[in-house]
Amino acid sequence: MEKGIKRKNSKDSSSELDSNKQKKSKSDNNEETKEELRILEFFCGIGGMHYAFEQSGMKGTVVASFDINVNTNSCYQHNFNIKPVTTIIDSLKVEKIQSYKANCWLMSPPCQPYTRGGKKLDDEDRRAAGLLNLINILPKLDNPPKYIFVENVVNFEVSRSREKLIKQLDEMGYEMNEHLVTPTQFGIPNDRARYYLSARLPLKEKAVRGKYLESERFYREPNFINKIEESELPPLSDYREDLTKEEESKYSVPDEYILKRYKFRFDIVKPDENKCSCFTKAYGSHHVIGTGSFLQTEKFDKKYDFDNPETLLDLGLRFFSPNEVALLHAFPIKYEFLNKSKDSRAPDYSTISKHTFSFPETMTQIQRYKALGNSLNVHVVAMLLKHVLFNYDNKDFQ
Ligand SMILES: C[S@@+](CC[C@H](N)C(=O)[O-])C[C@H]1O[C@@H](n2cnc3c(N)ncnc32)[C@H](O)[C@@H]1O
Repeated sequence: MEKGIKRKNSKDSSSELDSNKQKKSKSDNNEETKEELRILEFFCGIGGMHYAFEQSGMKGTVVASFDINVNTNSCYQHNFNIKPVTTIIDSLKVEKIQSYKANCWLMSPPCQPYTRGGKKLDDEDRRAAGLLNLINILPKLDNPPKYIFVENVVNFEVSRSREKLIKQLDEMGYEMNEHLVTPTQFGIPNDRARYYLSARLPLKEKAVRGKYLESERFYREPNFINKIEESELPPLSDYREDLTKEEESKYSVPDEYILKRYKFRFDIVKPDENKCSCFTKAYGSHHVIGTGSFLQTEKFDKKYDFDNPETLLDLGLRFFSPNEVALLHAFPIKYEFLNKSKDSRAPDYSTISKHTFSFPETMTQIQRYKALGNSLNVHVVAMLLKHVLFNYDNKDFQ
């Protein structure tokens, strides 16, 4: 029998988790569900959208996933036993997409064309070509997907690419919702503000084209979440992997990274704090500024000074391990990675996912951090899928 850690419910996410467990078995057996979802997952990476769909409690199948990266594709295959189609999405053709008979598209296109601090070439960046190709394909399909979900970085909401996407969807009669939210609003002690679009084809008589473009539509706080104060979030120690001192040293931040960054501040968090910053794809490398928080493991009372970086050297600074980042991103990691001895409020997502998550041994540490930095918060997406895209509580869509 699989052993689990005992976990207290954290206010928001765990109660959702419990209701999801019930919904999961309900939806697995729910013969009343009117339509079987057939999903295409574009830019699938390590499968954040796939896990989110599983955690949303809806019934359906990911019929194909697409990504160009062989490392993340091997991780995806390792966990789901499905090999993503290794292809450039820019060159996918209508016929190919049509052959899957899908009614739902989930996607997180590359964020580099829109990232703050980047060149912001937007639709002129070659990395936007995949998304633009999918936008062009949409109106050419005999049966366009009934549901579309898009995740991207903050700033996408002011991009020309978004404008093109919204215009196309509006012309085709999609009903849309956009949100800018972060996992801390969902009870998870990690900041990762992101843009989300939920679009679905309404019943024909409900479609009012052009209405969305003219209306005030932006980024309302989702009405299904309760306001949570930062102090109510579980401490980071609840997300800590059960590591020996020796194992922990694998993640130590090298002294030269700290000293090199003379006078620059990076984010240091203690285990009893309730928030860490967004992990990017450069986390774990020598790029230490703005790529994610470091965990302090010693000398908690010591006063340190960024102007004297030597004072930082004995704080036992380490990177969050890949498994810890995965858990903060709500991936359903296996029990054996977690600290079983404590009463953690970190939800056990493996109980509501059909598939668990682990890295294949062949993936290097840097590749793991990169894949996680590119991925998404599974719980946030699951909740938006459930409450907004599929409007699970609305009987029309059950
Ligand atoms: C923002 S990440 C999405 C990650 C994913 N949601 C996850 O959970 O891991 C973008 C992904 O798109 C892939 N990608 C970027 N451009 C692509 C293209 N033109 N064709 C296919 N895949 C592409 C990258 O390899 C990367 O895995």
